[in-house]
Amino acid sequence: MTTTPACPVARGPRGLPVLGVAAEYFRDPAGYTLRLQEDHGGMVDVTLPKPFVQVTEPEAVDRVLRGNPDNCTRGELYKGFIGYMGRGLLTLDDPQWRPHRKVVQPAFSRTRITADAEEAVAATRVVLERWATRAGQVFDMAADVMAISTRTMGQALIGRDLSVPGLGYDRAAAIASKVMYTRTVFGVNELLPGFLNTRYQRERRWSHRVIDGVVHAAITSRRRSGVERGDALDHLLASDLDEQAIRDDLRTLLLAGTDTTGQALAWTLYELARHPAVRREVEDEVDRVLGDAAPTPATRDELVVTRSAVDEALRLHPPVWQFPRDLIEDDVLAGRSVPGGSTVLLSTYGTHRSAEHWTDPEAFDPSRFRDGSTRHRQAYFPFGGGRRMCIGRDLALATLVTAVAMTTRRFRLTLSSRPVRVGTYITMFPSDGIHVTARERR
Ligand code: HEM
Repeated sequence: MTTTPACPVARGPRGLPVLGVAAEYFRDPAGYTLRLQEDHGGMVDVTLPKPFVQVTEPEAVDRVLRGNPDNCTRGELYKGFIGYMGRGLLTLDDPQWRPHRKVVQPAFSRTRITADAEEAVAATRVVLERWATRAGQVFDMAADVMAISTRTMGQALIGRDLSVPGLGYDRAAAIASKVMYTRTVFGVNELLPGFLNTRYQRERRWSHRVIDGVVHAAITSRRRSGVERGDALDHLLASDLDEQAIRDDLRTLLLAGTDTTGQALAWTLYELARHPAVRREVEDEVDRVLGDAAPTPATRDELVVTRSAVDEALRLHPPVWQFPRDLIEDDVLAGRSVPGGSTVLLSTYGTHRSAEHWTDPEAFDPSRFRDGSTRHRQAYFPFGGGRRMCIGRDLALATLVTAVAMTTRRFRLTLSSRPVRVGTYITMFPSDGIHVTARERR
């Protein structure tokens, strides 16, 4: 048998000495990702000035996540997360990671998610009641729907409503995403002396205080009350993990779960507002399947059009738009040789918009998730893959389908003329919000 020898990764633009392509990249990271893919293909090296290999080739993604995960570590870039998330579920490597996953996994069982989705129903109702008082007004719906995620995840994970006014959790989580991203990819704010950088440092300290305060209060009051809810907090408190590890996992779960799900919800409603024909299909489905009732596990399963709209929004706007690994030994990914020690950045955003793997990739067309079309299994990976697959996937999807169905049943959103811009930190978010008017359907 003959094998084709592996060739090296395509060489991307070198940019300037020391800075590499940083100036161009940071003007529009998402756009730059697509341009690199278009010009150099699914595996290209980039100097930012940290060198990494941008991967948007499904075969290579598959090799990293499923084929040879033992050859990967979370790597250098994930170290930028440790300030907020500590050494927990997201940042640890195997074998230290495994016991953490085992401890919290039962908090994501189907039974638990059924109960947690009731929180999503309650959280969505609060937001919809607020919208009912805003007839004719333009408002930022992305900020509002973030509260649906925050409240649902807070209740699901630690039994607390984190959307309460005055707590500032959403803002603290958004700052955390910015700080982690800055540390991860560039580190420039960390290198500047504090006096040049006071606003950033002040925000960073404040957000740490809010998030640590939430976790500390949750642990203390649960221990004092002795009430068991079967949530992640209970499982962690009952485990052998030490106090620091418990806090790290709670901060990780909260930060990994709230922002991501809130952004996904905002992007789905945005796409439905832009595509009236799809929105009408979702309306017809929710009217038929739900009537006036709240979604249940059984009816959620029937909401296939709604679910496909969520899937398609996650394709076009994957909240975790890229994530890294470092290779330990040399490996061959999709026919390209990658030296040990390299950082690979798996780009969900680039892969999901690759013309090689998707027909009409820029179009919002949820039917592609229902028509049985085949594609490479890693052409779509908004929740990652392999053993490090997102632990909150089913909870996020139940929350999203619930909130999208309830919102679409009651309101038609019309986008205002304010442009929607894409911001990219750890998550991909509408940086100036999404301004709409909401009209009741009946
Ligand atoms: C739409 C919402 C979400 C998206 C798009 C998303 C995306 C992802 C992705 C891509 C990964 C893999 C990262 C990697 O392999 O390096 C991941 C991991 C993770 N996610 Fe999510 N996530 C979402 C919601 C949630 C929720 C609701 C929670 C918790 C309540 C959560 C908790 C985690 C944790 C703890 C990990 C690390 C798992 C491990 O390594 O064992 N995520 N997520």
